[in-house]
Amino acid sequence: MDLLSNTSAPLASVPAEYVFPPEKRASLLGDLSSDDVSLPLIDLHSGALSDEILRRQVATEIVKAGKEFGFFQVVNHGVGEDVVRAFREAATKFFEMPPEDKLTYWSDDQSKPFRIASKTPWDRNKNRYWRDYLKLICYPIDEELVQHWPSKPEAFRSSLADYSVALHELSQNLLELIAEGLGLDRGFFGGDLSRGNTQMNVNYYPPCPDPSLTMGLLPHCDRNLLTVLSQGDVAGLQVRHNGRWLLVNPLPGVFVVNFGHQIEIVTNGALASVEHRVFTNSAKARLSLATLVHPTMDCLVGPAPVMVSEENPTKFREFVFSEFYKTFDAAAGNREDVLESFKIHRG
Ligand SMILES: O=C(O)CCC(=O)C(=O)O
Ligand SMILES: [Fe+2]
Repeated sequence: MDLLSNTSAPLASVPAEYVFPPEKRASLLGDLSSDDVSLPLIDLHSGALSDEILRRQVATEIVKAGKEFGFFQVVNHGVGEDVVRAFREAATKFFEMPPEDKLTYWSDDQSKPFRIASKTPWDRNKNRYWRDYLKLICYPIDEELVQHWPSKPEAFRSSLADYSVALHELSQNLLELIAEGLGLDRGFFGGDLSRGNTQMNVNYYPPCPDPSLTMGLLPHCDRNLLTVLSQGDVAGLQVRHNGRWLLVNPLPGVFVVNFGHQIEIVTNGALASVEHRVFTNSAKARLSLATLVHPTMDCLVGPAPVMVSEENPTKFREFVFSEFYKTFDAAAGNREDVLESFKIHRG
């Protein structure tokens, strides 16, 4: 069982398989500092979004930020602080359990509804990410699903269930606001486009003896529709912006939201999916929770006719989502390689 979190004492040096070639490392040179520019922070006014004027304002802000960055942050989002804290604590405890307690769940089989792993399908090129992760289905919840979740640590199942329900509500609200901001029906993303199993990546990046050699995650876009991330209070996430890397400064109590490939395709490029990556640090373990809203596997995805015009002709072909899902793995998550077979090329 090949997990970074299994070593009881911090490693003194970086094992060779984790050393990335220099051109792939997260050298901070040339990066945008958060003093230059930062991701817009949008106030969702909790329940107050029944006020139509306020609602329209927020929807417009979201789409403006989304068009500029592909990412934005939300506060006053209605998810209780205690709900976030409880699951973050349970997840941290899970990684800290002795190896024998994690062994039952250790698997590289992607079809499992709950597993812990460290390798990914795309690090066969030998450079391994400085990360362990849980990959799990978190919504919709039923008895059978809960049985797949670990019974230890004690609060894991209940805190995950609370977090999943709250995040489901938040992501549906966000999808409605995004649709409205684009001038579409509120329920535009509400059908099969967002009704697949919601997955979660619980990413655990242990302190690294030499962060200049390693990466937590290489640049990628997310394969799903919408991602809502709790990154906690340790920095690590960077977003590509105007050809440079923008640090997403951790802010207490916020969620970072980004568009997956499917939003880009359905909106025919109006809302682009933007590359992001994660760097490592030597001081503190970093835990991030990425909640990934997905289409159903048999959902037919393609640019919505209302998003296509003479000035913006169809950019992508139609496909069944399961095809995209597999292509993403085969292309190792690299944005251009993933999109290649879905783009319409015009001469
Ligand atoms: O750890 C992070 O901040 C980002 C995680 C991420 O990009 C992902 O799980 O797809
Ligand atoms: Fe991601």
